[in-house]
Amino acid sequence: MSGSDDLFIREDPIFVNKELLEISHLPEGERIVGRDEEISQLANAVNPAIFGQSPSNVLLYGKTGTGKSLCAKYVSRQLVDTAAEEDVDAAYAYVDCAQDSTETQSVQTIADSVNTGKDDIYIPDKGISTATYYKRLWRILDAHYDVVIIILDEIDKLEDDDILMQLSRAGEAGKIASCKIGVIGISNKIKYKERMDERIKSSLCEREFVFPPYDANQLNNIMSARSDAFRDGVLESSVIPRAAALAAREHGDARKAIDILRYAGEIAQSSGSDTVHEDFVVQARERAETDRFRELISGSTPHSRYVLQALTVLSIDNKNKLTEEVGFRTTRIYEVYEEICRQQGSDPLSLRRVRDLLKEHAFLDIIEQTRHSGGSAEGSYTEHQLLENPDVVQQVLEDTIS
Ligand SMILES: Nc1ncnc2c1ncn2[C@@H]1O[C@H](COP(=O)(O)OP(=O)(O)OP(=O)(O)O)[C@@H](O)[C@H]1O
Repeated sequence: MSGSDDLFIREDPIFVNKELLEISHLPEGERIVGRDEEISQLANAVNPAIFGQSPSNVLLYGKTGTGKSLCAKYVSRQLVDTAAEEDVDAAYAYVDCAQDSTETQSVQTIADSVNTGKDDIYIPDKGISTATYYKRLWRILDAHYDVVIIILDEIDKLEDDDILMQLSRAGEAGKIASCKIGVIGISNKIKYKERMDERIKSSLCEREFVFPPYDANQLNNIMSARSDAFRDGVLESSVIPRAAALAAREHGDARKAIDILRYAGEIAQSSGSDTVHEDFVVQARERAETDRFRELISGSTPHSRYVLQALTVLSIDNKNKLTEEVGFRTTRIYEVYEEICRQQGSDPLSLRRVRDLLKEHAFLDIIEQTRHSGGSAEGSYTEHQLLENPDVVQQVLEDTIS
């Protein structure tokens, strides 16, 4: 065998700064494209924090990959810096509620991330009660900060509203003396707010902003602002426009666009190509599509999955029929859904809730809904259709059973 010199490639031939394309990467302000208005609205809502006063609580809505988390983190980070110039001690904590879905986990994450380590307050991973975590959190906040912003991403994944109640009432209830708390909730569930307790709603939803999807042009700019992830001359000029066009086709999801670009580079790497060319983009898109879909499905509630499974069963049966039906009516999906619930030993939700769950799937571009006016005899009705290949959906549903 030849010496170790030949065994490894010492320089990555494609990427020079790949972390720019990692989803966890928080880009600098100049790389955030097309969100000036959302950023300034959000900054305006939390502005009082700069003077150590209570910021407004905000709820951000929008489809996946529309920059909600990015803008929330960016504005919070800027706020901490600007407040420091005004001699105000500010901090922000970020909680991914899909991971920290219980009250204990989320309060632990908040306390841990604002803990300065300066005094002897210890935030263990586990082993103390929820009430003790709160007590330590309030002590840290009062000892070190004038104001803190708490970002609750995927807020709809919280198991209950207890932490929201605690955070929104901490001041009034006398739990904290001086530190002000602002909450930025983020969700891609259009119906989330309706489920909230009225008292929490009125306190947490002082301001609401909807993030619209990006168009192909904006996606193009978002990717171009990160093209220095690649070595000079490696990225062929048609790659970004093609990736932008593909990602914009369903809805403008920046995460998917960036994933496509990264995967296209990885495909170039593994196939030994010196350049990233357009053909790789199509393969990369398939991978990004399945990834996104898997992520969306794995995070959804059991009944949301049963509803999708019902539509998938109908769609698979349909493929074997001579004349294929284009879509399925809500009542038909509901019948299959009830059967699935029976098999799972679970009580079915009402038809109205199932209709809402179908709407959520449509909002996330998993299914498509078409409204028909059935004429005077029938009245109007909605048909639902899967946007993914039903076999792929079936596979993902099986793979992601928790
Ligand atoms: N305007 C933008 N400019 C640059 N990069 C962006 C922009 N919007 C989103 N991105 C990038 O796209 C990815 C997804 O964005 P982000 O996580 O903020 O979306 P989101 O709306 O919070 O989606 P989800 O609901 O799925 O969490 C991130 O890597 C982010 O850096």
